[in-house]
Amino acid sequence: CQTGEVAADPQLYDQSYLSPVTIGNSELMLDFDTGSADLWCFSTESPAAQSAGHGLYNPSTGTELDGAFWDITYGDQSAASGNVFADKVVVGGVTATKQAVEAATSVSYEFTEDVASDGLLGLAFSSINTILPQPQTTFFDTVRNSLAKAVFTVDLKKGAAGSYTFGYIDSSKYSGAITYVPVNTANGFWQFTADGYSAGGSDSSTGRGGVAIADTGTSLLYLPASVAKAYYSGIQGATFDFRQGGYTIPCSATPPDFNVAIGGKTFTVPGSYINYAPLRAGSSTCFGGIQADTGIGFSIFGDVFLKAVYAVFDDSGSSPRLGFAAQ
Ligand SMILES: O[C@H]1CN[C@@H](c2nc(-c3ccc(C(F)(F)F)cc3)no2)C1
Repeated sequence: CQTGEVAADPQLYDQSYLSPVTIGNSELMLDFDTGSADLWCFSTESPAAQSAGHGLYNPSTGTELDGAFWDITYGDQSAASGNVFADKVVVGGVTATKQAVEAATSVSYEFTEDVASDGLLGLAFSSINTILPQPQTTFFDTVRNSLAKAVFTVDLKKGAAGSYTFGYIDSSKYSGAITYVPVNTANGFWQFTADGYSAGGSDSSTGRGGVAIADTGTSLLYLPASVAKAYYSGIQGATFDFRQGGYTIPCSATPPDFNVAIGGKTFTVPGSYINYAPLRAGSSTCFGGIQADTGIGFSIFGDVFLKAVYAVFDDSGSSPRLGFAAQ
């Protein structure tokens, strides 16, 4: 029965979190993403112009999956593609002996420029794995039956190292009870329903809840436009800046705390988490950590929310469920 823990290291402004993963005989830093289901990495097959500065997977230790290829596009339209090898993957001591490792033969410039990241480790449901002609399992699905308990947990923090655990829940990492809600896997995401939102101490709701996904690979918290609008209406100097593509606030602002009701419990995102980052170094205007989910089709509970809670991704029962507890 395997269990393991690995650090989640924050990048600048907590834009993403990277964790060490051993693939074959390379240790790479991967972005764990509960919103996608491909484990891919820069490789010795990637063009040098695209992979400069990145750790590389050398497929010589693996066995090529003949005729298999992959091609993925993320929410921000960044993309990567390549071929596939079965190889040993170890995360925090948890070992998958024949994990589908997707070696990149092409990546978009956003990945090339993100030099700290050597690729992604998808933790959504394997139904949305992009490998053709035959989709393969995520790392979690590959090791699931060998884990002490078929769960992984997410403990991200603001500006500090957090952790992912596989196979167990660490009661020292949260306070109070864990509130569980059912997950709808139809779209391949850890999708749940939020009950409602409110700002500050007020119980005046900023709006009914709705369908949402828990997504460690998204930096911010994307909510119904009416909720985002109501939230920022309470901040002096807040504005929707079309050029920046979202709400901005003065970096000197102290935004109100933001409350989310899930499963009948209220979870609070400290207002400081919503003063996300200067538009560019030295700017006195900051980008808001809450943005409108217009056009996405559901809300996205990204890192701005997840770093305020302890989250349990539980596939140990008859149907998957998500658990949340205060950190
Ligand atoms: O697709 C959805 C699934 N989860 C979200 C996600 N987005 C990325 C991503 C990571 C790194 C980059 C880049 F380095 F800047 F290129 C871009 C996007 N990873 O997960 C959105």
